[in-house]
Amino acid sequence: MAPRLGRRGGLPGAPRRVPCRSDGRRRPVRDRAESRLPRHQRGLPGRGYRRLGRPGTAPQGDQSRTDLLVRPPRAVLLLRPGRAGDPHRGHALLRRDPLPRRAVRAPSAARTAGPAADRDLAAGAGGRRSRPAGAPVSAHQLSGRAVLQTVREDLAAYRAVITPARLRVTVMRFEPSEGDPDPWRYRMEASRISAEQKVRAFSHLGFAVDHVVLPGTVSAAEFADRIDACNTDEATRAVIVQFPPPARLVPLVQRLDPAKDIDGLLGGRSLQRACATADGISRIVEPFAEGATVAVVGARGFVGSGVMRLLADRNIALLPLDQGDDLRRAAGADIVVSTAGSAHLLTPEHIRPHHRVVVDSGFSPRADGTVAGDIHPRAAPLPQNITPVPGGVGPIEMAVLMERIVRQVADPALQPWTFPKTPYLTRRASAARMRSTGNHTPGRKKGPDPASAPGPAHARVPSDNKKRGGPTR
Ligand SMILES: Nc1nc2c(c(=O)[nH]1)NC(CN(C=O)c1ccc(C(=O)N[C@@H](CCC(=O)O)C(=O)O)cc1)CN2
Repeated sequence: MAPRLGRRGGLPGAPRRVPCRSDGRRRPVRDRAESRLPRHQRGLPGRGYRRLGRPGTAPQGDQSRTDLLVRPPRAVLLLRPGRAGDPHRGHALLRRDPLPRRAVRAPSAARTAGPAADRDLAAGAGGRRSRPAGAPVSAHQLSGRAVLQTVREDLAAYRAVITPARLRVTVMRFEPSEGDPDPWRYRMEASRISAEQKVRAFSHLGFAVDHVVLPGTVSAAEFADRIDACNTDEATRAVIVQFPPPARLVPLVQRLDPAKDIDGLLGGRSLQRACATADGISRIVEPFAEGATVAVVGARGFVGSGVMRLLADRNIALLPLDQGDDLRRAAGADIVVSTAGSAHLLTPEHIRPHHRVVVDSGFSPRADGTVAGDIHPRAAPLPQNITPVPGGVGPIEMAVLMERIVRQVADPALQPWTFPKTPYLTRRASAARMRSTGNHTPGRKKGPDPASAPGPAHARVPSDNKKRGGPTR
């Protein structure tokens, strides 16, 4: 018999807490540096890691949880080489937060050093190339793909309860129509790519995914009927309407049942505090945010306003920048988040070596088949840490959606995954380092400062900052 499922409640028999590898095997020791590290840093159970039980044995004090284990940290530690003053030098590339709150592995792309790794990074660790060949790559790349991979592994155990329950998720998107202008076509292409990632993410968890592709000319009545049908279908537990829909259909998105709105599309009516992208961005920022001011470019947009809300919840100082503001103010912040969706908007005039992290949530497909982020390729090497495009925020968004849906249908107690702590320099330390090395970029060879190369004069947030917030055509 298929497990019973409460509409929003937990699933009887669902794994509680964090799912774990069932084979209980130890991780191989990967290198000599690692073998000198304490047990807990080598992925071995040790002090601070409470073993609740072994697969197949009931943990003490709770005979019902037969398959539970607070999984020992799986981190393999490699020590990062680097020049004197490089904030990442000698730091663990891979680490696991020992707290029960889940922390995921640090960037996979950074595990291997050398030209091949640089090539991968320049290509966003695979897939479309977003950076010109030969461009310097020296900011530490924060890989969203590594995070997603870990979250996929961790949540895979829930398939065992989701698949037999025959649950469904709907992802709805729109096709461009004949005569649509190129910018709209590109946005529909981005929406397609993101929809396909969602289909993969939910399928991995055992959901049947209805990927509904509607013509841009679809009538309001048909779109409304589609949403109503999802609302009334008991098996459909989540519905995502890919943004942007054609402008005339935007108000109809509000018909969506708030209980099925896992992406926070309903604004104030949503049960989610913010959309999945904003949630993911705030998780990336958090480990860097102590005492920091965060510039949010596109702060009034759909994603940007969500980022503002989530960071304000954590009492993080914010510098909102939007249409008409002087973007050069971003240079004064400690962290920059760009949600503008405007290709190569932020240049070396805005992105500086003291920036602890730059989060680029732009994803602009271009005619040559590449994808551009909001950060100009000349600015990308400058900060201490940066999320690549592709391979950064996109996969993080999927990792958030996966967590949300599992919490909604199977395990309300599921703990949020956290972004791994990554070393950074404060502004003061960064300035001192630059004085002592004459270097403007961590790990970068002495040479011409990309920041001094001419860039577009005095960029402002463009007035078409409508990404997911104000779909128009
Ligand atoms: N309702 C929603 N609509 C849209 C969302 C959303 O989260 N909810 N996101 C976008 C943003 N977007 C482009 O505009 C976008 C988001 C994510 C990805 C993505 O997953 N990219 C992968 C690329 C994988 C590949 O190359 O095949 C990555 O960055 O690694 C793409 C686009 C649109 N609408």
